[in-house]
Amino acid sequence: MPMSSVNPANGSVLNVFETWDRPRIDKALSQAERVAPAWRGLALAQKADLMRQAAHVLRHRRDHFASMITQEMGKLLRESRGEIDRCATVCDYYADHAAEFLADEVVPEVEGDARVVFQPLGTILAVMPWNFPFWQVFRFAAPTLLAGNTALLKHASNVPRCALAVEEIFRDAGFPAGVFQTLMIPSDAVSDVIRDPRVHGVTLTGSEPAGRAVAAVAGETLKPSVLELGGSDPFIVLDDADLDRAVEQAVVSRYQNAGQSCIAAKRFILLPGAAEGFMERFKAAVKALKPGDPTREDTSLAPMARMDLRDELHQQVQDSIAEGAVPVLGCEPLQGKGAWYAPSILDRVVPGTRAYQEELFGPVASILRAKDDADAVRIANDTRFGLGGSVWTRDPERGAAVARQLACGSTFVNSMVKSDPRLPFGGVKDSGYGRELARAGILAFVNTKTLTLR
Ligand SMILES: O=CCCCC(=O)O
Repeated sequence: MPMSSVNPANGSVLNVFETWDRPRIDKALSQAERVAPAWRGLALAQKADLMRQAAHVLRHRRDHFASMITQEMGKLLRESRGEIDRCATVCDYYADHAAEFLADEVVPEVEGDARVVFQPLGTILAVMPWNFPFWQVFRFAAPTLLAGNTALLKHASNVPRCALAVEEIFRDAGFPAGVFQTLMIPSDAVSDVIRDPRVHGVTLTGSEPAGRAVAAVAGETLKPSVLELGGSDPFIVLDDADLDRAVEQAVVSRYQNAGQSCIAAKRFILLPGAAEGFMERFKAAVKALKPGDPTREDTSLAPMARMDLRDELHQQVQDSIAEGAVPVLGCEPLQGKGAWYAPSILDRVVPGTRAYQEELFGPVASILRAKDDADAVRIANDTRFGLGGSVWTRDPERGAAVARQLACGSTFVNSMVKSDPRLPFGGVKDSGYGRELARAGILAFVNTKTLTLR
């Protein structure tokens, strides 16, 4: 099955790549195995210099990589530039902090010299999604490589140019050949790669079914895994919230990247004292979004990444309406050749509707009503997902009390959920397990080893 690069803004085919056969995959795995001892043995300071050089390559060729992202998966060019900047930042962050994160931990309570040391596991496979085709890879690669592992990337099939560009960045930065390799393989080849004895761990960001499939093979072969899956994050507006600020952030969180983010606010849970004011402002702001050419500065809503994803979203919306949800805005595909969907709001989303139960991965906001703080928490947690959640209130203590009760991996009071290299990132429940970023991210694929000397 070839991998096609298609511009979702207009449906034009940019490139078609042949996928690898078994001998080519085997060659890549052997190369990773061959280079691993030298990479592991290279001083951390030298590895960090190479990572800083990767940041430099990213910054130097920012516009080139940004326009590649926009062409291949549709996001607004300014968002693509921001994505490249974040990649450079995460490279620098781990270059600056890896030594401190990986330093031996002395355990003074134990007699003699007892310490915990952190050593690489070997070669780690990353199965990555198309929605942040550079960022998701760099936030895995920067810590994983600096921990002394080698890395393999199986990227989403609709972003092959980005996949190859990431490998090129590490090569151009001076990383030894084989330390980071992109595998041009289809999804059905992933299980065999995980099973291969030359692979020692796997991380996946993507859909729940893909996560379950990867976790099953990792479990069967007893290899560590990190899963970052879907989300249906609540955005809870308490009755004392600053509504102007809440709405401004609600629009960014739900509609940036055409709504295709695991940590986008998806369920807006409104308290009675906030509902009317929020809805009035929110409707106006969403109506003002301007779909159009993603390379233009005045466009504010991108196309979705693929036609099939757009059609799947529309089916969820139609089913939700048939089940009783109320369309307030949009809720239909837009005319044109690309994967366009109108900026949409669905109100009165109640249990039993698809919008209540499922993740809507596109520019559709679900509005839910709660009686009070406790009811908002109950509704927020009434989902199988548990990635992030935000709470909006002028009372920080009240906000923190609500946030502490949310069953998810990241909570924010008075700001939208976002990832930050300094903060651990990941979910609970069906949103996955394990953590990326911060110190937790670099410890995800190390052998935490006890060493005692007497
Ligand atoms: O789909 C997951 C998106 C994560 C986006 C981010 O880290 O900002």
